[in-house]
Amino acid sequence: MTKIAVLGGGSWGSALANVAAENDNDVRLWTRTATQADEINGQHTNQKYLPNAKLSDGLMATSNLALAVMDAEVVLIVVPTKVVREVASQLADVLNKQNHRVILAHATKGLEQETYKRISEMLFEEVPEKYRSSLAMVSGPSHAEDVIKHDLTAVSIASDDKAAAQKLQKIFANASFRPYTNNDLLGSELAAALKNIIAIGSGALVGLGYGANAQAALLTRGLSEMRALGLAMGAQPETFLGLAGIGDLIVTGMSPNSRNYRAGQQLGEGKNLQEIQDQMGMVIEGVSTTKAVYEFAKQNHVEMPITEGIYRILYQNEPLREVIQDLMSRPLRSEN
Ligand SMILES: NC(=O)c1ccc[n+]([C@@H]2O[C@H](COP(=O)([O-])OP(=O)(O)OC[C@H]3O[C@@H](n4cnc5c(N)ncnc54)[C@H](O)[C@@H]3O)[C@@H](O)[C@H]2O)c1
Ligand SMILES: O=P(O)(O)OC[C@H](O)CO
Repeated sequence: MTKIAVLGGGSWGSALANVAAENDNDVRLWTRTATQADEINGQHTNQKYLPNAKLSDGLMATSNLALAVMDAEVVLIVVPTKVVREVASQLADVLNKQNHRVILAHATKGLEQETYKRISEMLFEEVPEKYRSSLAMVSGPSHAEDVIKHDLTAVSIASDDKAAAQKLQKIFANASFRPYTNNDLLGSELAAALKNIIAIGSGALVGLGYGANAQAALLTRGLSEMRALGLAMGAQPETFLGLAGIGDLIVTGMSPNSRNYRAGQQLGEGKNLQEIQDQMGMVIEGVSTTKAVYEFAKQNHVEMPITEGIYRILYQNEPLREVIQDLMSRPLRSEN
């Protein structure tokens, strides 16, 4: 049994905390509000983020960060990218006061705006080394809505520290949830962020009425684009063929449980982006990641035509069919 604090009571933080609690770990879930913690402790539900799901009786929630983190061996951050720095900085204050060192993991899929930093780079900067023994990421094809129903799921746990990755593997492994370890944190973080851009495109194709040929073409060429950027930044090529790469691209680009796919589908059906974001009620990471990756690719002269197309749709209000036509009429080329 491991003592673990999960920071973030949204859909994924709650689902992961629930897996760990069902595995008889000592889990504290840090929520933003006391009302949410009371609901989880009293009713064993989190209706806003996981409607109709029954959470483990053993899962304890608190809105008190110091209490959540107290004596934890592992801290897992599962908040949207845009608040990672803020939450990590609050965590650093608490670890400092408690003079406490933890394995620091996250399950957040995005890149910081303006700096284009990965999540672990932000954690590295915000949480001094004396308070963290290692950094890890839980990634892979895993929608909270399926995990909470005990649908079969395999995830990846990436870390340079094999022992830390194996510790996380043990915390979460059970008959319906199977974690694999890997040692490519950089590649896993990039793949996790990039697949959301392609998933928006895949949903948009479905919303426009295109079929499986179109989706397969987009996902395959999207993977090629993800891999090219990843390799340029030092990722391992195999990561893009693993759970954090193609695995997550398949689920996010095909499943109606994906927020990114659903946002794309609604764009394809003619809805406006602001309206989609307002109504989703949960983070659609691919929207801001598209902007970060588009800018980063431009600055570094990396060709990313699909990302550029999604950027034109999201940020320049260009008609979807025009963008598709441009992609289909690019100069003919070899696949390799
Ligand atoms: N939902 C999934 O199935 C899933 C699966 C894998 C990875 N992820 C990733 O996990 C991350 C979180 O996604 P989610 O779906 O759980 O998001 P969500 O929108 O469901 O929940 C976000 C949570 O963060 C909390 N939060 C927001 N601002 C905060 C702040 N300043 N301080 C403390 N808490 C704050 C909210 O209260 C909420 O509980 C994202 O990067 C997402 O890509 C999600
Ligand atoms: O619902 P999405 O689109 O944020 O995707 C969630 C996960 O990343 C799927 O693995």
